This record gives sequence, structure tokens and C-alpha cells, in this order.
Amino acid sequence: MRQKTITADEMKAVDKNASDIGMTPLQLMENAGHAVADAVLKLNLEFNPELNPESSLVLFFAGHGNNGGDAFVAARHLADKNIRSVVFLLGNSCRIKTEESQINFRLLKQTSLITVFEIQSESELSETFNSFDSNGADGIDKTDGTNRTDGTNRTDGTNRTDGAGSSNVGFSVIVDGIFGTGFSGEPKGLEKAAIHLIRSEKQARPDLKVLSIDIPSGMPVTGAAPIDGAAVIADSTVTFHKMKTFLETETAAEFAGEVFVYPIGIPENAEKYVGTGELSLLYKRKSDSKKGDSGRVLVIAGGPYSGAPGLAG
Ligand SMILES: NC(=O)C1=CN([C@@H]2O[C@H](COP(=O)(O)OP(=O)(O)OC[C@H]3O[C@@H](n4cnc5c(N)ncnc54)[C@H](O)[C@@H]3O)[C@@H](O)[C@H]2O)[C@H](O)CC1
Ligand SMILES: [K+]
Repeated sequence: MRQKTITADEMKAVDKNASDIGMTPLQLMENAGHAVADAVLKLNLEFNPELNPESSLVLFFAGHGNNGGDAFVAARHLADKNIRSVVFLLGNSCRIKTEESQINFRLLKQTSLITVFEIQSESELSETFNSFDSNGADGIDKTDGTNRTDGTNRTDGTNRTDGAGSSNVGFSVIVDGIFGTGFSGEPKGLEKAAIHLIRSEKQARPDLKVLSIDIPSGMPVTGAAPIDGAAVIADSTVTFHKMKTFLETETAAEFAGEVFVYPIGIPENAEKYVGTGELSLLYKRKSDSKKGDSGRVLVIAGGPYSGAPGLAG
């Protein structure tokens, strides 16, 4: 499996092989998130944390899969460069699916430059977003040095001690970590609302940069057109390890923007040798399948060694 472009399923198989030989999912997520932070910095060359650390704010939309986990890591790496981020986790943190994503979510609370909101409903999404949109960084309450993830009192713009609102700081970059390669079907509810919000904000503010992690959320990994066109339209997309087949489609040309491929430290042997990852690529038979349901095999054999071909039948 050493071709230049790979599918989402093949990427999962490589991930599994990498894990089997000692490259943990946590390490891969760390490298992926670091790559996203790097891409954000390249996207917005106006960030100048040394001269003016308050000049820019990045808004992350995160879902409950590892795509959201990459977003958490990226926010932490941006904080390392003195750049403030706001993270909108769509739904409750108890729904975060994987251990590596949970670990990185918890780490967000250890950094004062990151503010986290666990968004519970569509109305809360627009209220919280508008508290930033119209008044700069008004949604951030930093008096107690902690991040508010409790679902209370987050849109009033009061109790600021740092004057962030008066500088009218807005989001200069939105990072889309809602859905990655684990997405299927169609976006609904809060996720769908978030996708529409990102799209309408981009339309209203052409200067705003939108960066998608791995794939624009809502775009099918088959490369097919999104249902009802409900996918993020990004200025750029950061994908990992290798170019993905779905990012070379006509749909991607419409939604993904410029595509950057970042290495994330997958060891060569994870792809060179077949491992347990390949098992996931095998055709899955139905538990009630009968003879012939899963296809037919033509055995061409003969000569003195007829036992094996005979048994194959
Ligand atoms: N080697 C790599 O490429 C690495 C990739 N990483 C990142 O991981 C994601 C894939 O993560 P995964 O958890 O498998 O999938 P998602 O983040 O897309 O999570 C989807 C989440 O949502 C559920 N879901 C699916 N469809 C729907 C739907 N229509 N509505 C609601 N919910 C839905 C699904 O059940 C999942 O729970 C990859 O894209 C990269 O960003 C690693 O971090 C590093 C290695
Ligand atoms: K995404």
C-alpha cells in the first residue's frame, strides 16, 4: 500500500498498522494537531504574537471524533505561540469518543489562552457566536483564569478585566474540526447548524480564513457531492500523511480550497508490510450469507498437485 494517494479506509488501515508497531494514536494526533497549528500560522501571516499577542483570535469548531481531537491539539500549539483560541465543542464533552481526544480536551483547560465552550443547542451556538461576532472577544470571561465549560453565563460580555472587547478583536481564522474521515450519511442538528454558520460567516466576511482539518466537514469521504450541499467551504484543507483520493475530486475542488499534506510521523513499515490494519479492508461477509453470495472464484490448477486446488473448491 505505498501509492501516492490513499482512500480514507486505507488511511485507517495504515493508522492501525502504525499503532501495532508502536506509534500510538495519541502520538499521531499530537503530530496532526501540530500540523494544523502550523497551517493556521501560514494561513494568517498577519499573526504577530511577539508584537501584538491580542491581535488575532482563532475559532475552532470541534466534533466528538478524532477530527475534533486534532483541533484541541492545534489550539494548544497555537497557545504555545501566544495566540488565543476559542474552542466550540459541539455537544457535551462526555460524548467525546476516543481516549486520545479526551486527553487532549482535558489539556485545553490547562492553558489560559484557550477558552472552551461546550455548545448544547443550535440557539446557544448562535448566541455564543454572536457574542464574539458583534463585540470582538466579548464572550471570554477571564477574571478567574479558568475556561468556562459549564453551559452558564457565557454570552453576557461582562466581567472582563483585560479590555479585550474594547480592541474589537474578531476571529481571523475558523478551523473546522467537526467531522473527519469517520463521517457518513448527512450532517444534522447542531453539526449542520455549525456548518451553515461557518459558511454564512465566510460569505459575510471574505477576509475570514476557513481551514478544514482533513476534509471539509459534511463532504463524503467517497468524494461524492455533499447532501443538500451542506459542507464547509474552506480556503484550505490540511490532510495527513498522504494525499487523499477524496481531495482530488470535483467536490473537493468546490469545497476544500488549497490542500496541504503534512507528514505525521507514520513509520515506513506501517505501509510497507501487511498488518492487522489490512483486515479492516477485507470485504465483510454477512453473518447469514450462503454459498455464492460473496462472489465466485475460478481456480485454474492441475498437474501432479491436485490436492490443494481440490480442497479450495
Ligand atoms: N492518520 C491520520 O490520518 C490521522 C487522523 N486523525 C484524525 O482522525 C480523524 C478521523 O477520526 P474519527 O474519530 O474516525 O472520525 P471523525 O472525527 O470524523 O468523527 C466522526 C464522529 O461522528 C460520528 N458521525 C459520523 N457521521 C455522522 C453524522 N452524519 N452525524 C453525526 N455524527 C456522525 C461518528 O460516529 C464519529 O464518532 C481524521 O479525519 C483525522 O482528522 C488522527 O487524529 C491522527 C491520525
Ligand atoms: K473537518
